Amino acid sequence: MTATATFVRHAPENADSRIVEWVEAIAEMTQPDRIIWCDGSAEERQRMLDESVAAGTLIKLNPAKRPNSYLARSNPSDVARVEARTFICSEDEDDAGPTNNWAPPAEMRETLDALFQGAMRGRTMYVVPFSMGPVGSPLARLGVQVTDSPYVVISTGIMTRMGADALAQIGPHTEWVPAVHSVGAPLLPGEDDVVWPCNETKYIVHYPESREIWSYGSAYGGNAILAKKGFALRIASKVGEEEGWLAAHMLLLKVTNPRGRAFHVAAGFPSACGKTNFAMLRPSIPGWKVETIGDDIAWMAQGPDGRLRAINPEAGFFGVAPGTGYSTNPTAIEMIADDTVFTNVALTDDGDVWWEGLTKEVPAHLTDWQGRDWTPDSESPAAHPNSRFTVAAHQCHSIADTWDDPAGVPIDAIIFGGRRATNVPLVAQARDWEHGVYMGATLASERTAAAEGTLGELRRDPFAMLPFSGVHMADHWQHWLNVGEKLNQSGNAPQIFQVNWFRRGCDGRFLWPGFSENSRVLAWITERIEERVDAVESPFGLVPVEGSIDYAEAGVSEKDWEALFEIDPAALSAEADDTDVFLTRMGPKLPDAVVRQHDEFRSRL
Ligand SMILES: Nc1nc2c(ncn2[C@@H]2O[C@H](COP(=O)(O)OP(=O)(O)OP(=O)(O)O)[C@@H](O)[C@H]2O)c(=O)[nH]1
Ligand SMILES: O=C([O-])CC(=O)C(=O)O
Ligand SMILES: [Mn+2]
Repeated sequence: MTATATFVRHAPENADSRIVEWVEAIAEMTQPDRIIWCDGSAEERQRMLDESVAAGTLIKLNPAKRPNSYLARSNPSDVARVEARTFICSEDEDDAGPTNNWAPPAEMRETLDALFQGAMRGRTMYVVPFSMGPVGSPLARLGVQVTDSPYVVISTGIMTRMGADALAQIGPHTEWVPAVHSVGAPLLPGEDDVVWPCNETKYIVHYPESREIWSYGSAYGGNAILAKKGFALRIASKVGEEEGWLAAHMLLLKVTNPRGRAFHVAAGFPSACGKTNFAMLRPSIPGWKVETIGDDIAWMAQGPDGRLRAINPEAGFFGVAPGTGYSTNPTAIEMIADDTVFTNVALTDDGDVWWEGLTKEVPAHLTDWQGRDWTPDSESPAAHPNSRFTVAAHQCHSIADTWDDPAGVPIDAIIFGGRRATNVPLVAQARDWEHGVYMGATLASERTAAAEGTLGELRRDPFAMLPFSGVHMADHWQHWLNVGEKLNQSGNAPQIFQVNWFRRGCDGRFLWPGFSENSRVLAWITERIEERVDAVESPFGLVPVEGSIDYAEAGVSEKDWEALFEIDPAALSAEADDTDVFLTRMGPKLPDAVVRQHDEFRSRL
């Protein structure tokens, strides 16, 4: 791929000298053939798309079917986040905690130094400045990523406010996060490139104290778009802990009831557990309206008005494709009708995309995500289970007009949820903030395709942050307790709830229809906030009284409804034992409040 002369080859005049020096130092180390500073313009974006098509990294989809849209097929070894290769290299191991991989920073720097030497030979190094949050918002933060992957530049251009405006925000005293990324595949002179360069050796490394990110060997999603999980969650959770705000793996939505009252909700579900779908919910109940603010990450701080205010630091969606169809998420289907980059989905014979769950009828022939012929008789799915679409937030028809309000939106409710076949009820309300923190701390979920590992296995995923906390997990809980205490002092703490759309009957089917019917649960949550409905005690918290959720309208039988809230004391007691083991792993940092809540949970069984 050759750069055209119009690319910015030298640092823009207004670039802060610290950035210029850093870029020069990284170039010295990685030895790229050329350096290009990205300005985030439409022309630049189109040029990079065209070059990626010429290089074979992107396939242009049929413009009559899917205008301005592209398909990327990754290397089959580079399809999801690599948690085993993700490190939090704090100075003190105890600051990374028992749930993170840790290595001494000095040792890790040596390892990475060796890997990054000459890593960009034969390639272009792009300098990608970005703002997380609306440019200039008091809640926004800045970063600069260098990368040798045009796919990562294009993705970052969709997912963040990328380019000249962000760069212009960085003055001599502005904090910014440096992020270095290489696919780890230098080219010899004259050597042909592959479609998806990457390396078997992978490192996704964070230095929380110096707020640096280094990523090597992968070009996929959260491994490589460092503004997202690396910055907006792992580094931000450390910064937030020091400065008193929260970085959360949460969607943000606005829900308006038939009487016109609006509520803002933040909901934390683990990866591939329904955030995008819930954020774009189309209520099945008449008169209710849901609008989208974010689908993956929320930054929340107490505002000047005393309330917890949240922004979506991102500017786009990197959404799971499989399971996304008109019947489940029509808003997403309309959103990705054009101007979308797809990764690892199947290609139809007429140049469009397809994945399991897009349509009921399955095409007779496809090209699968690895470029192989595929028919319904094929043994493997046509689209990779973690295949995704990347699309700008403004393409979403349900986006709220306040989605990029620099002041953020005031949060009324916080929800935790996981994929639980058993034990956890459809919905429960926490008794208070402390109980809500316990709900978040004990969140568990069945493993999905969003990260490498055995599908379906139950794992603890506290606050849906297991793979994303840049701090000791118990410190993260204590930080939530501290923030809640402050909010409580002024009577501004949001109510906390727990949901589970994924409980199954003995026959294995989902007991709750989910998707648009989740609006019934959301409506109940707002009615609890308004104190319009009663609730009854259960070991999990307050659950709906008979008649406050119209499950029959959702097509759920009375028997299934009861099963959705069934308490099996033996199973819950076994789970509580498992929670003991998990909490004990936290060591001396485990907050007393969490222990107290766990004892109370046991005593209610
Ligand atoms: N049964 C059921 N499946 C759901 C529901 N909501 C979402 N899903 C499915 O869960 C999968 C992941 O959903 P997403 O909304 O993309 O998950 P996410 O939490 O945004 O995921 P990340 O982007 O990985 O953080 C998709 O296949 C959805 O179709 C629901 O209410 N019920
Ligand atoms: O980070 C990614 O690759 C995608 C994502 O949102 C997640 O896994 O939670
Ligand atoms: Mn996510």
